[in-house]
Amino acid sequence: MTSPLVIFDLDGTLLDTAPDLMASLNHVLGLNGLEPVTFEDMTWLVGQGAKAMIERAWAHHGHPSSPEQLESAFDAFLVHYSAEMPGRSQPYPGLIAALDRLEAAGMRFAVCTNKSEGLALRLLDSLDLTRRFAAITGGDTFKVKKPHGDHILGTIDKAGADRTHAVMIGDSVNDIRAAQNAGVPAIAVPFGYSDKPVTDFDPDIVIDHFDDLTPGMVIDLIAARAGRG
Ligand SMILES: O=C(O)COP(=O)(O)O
Ligand SMILES: [Mg+2]
Repeated sequence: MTSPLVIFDLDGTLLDTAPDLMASLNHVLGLNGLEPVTFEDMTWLVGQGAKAMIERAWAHHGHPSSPEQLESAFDAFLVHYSAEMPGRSQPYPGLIAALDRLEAAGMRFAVCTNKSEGLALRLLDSLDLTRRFAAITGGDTFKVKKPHGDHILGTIDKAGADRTHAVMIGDSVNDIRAAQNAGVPAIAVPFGYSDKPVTDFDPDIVIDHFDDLTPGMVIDLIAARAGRG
């Protein structure tokens, strides 16, 4: 049997990274004399990578940044964020046990994040998690990123997996839309960073905790999709 590939989003799905992202973002905003953002703001600031996050935070304060300002803020962000890694970022409860459970059932894993590939690798390395994934792709790995379906399809190809034997797990509209665009079943988690309830995005299933992620669920989602196709 083809081994299923379970693809995870990173920020807000695998790892609770918002406190560290927020600390580095607020550091950069402070350097530029701007007010800090709140934790609630992170639900709509995170999703399209660090540069977009900085740009959105700036616009939120009514000071649209020039390209030069944005570049230097991005550089300062990268220095601060990388220096602190892994900081307080930790896997969500039950994640490691879920990986062990699915792996024992012959499943493999990948990461598909809009974070830059370099930052994603460094963060996963710092938590000794890189070795668990057959492929790790970021917002700058391909010409397109989530919600484009090709980000997911490219990740599946890079992992050497089968496009009809994959599922995507994510916390935001980008993840669910990317899965739908790629024709891959979507599992949503409500504990990440979304300013709308994940059920609004019409995922195939919602899991409240990684304890609920079972080999049977993955197999059933893949089988149901094949039946429909
Ligand atoms: O860092 C971001 O803005 C988004 O990252 P994610 O795709 O892993 O949620
Ligand atoms: Mg996310």
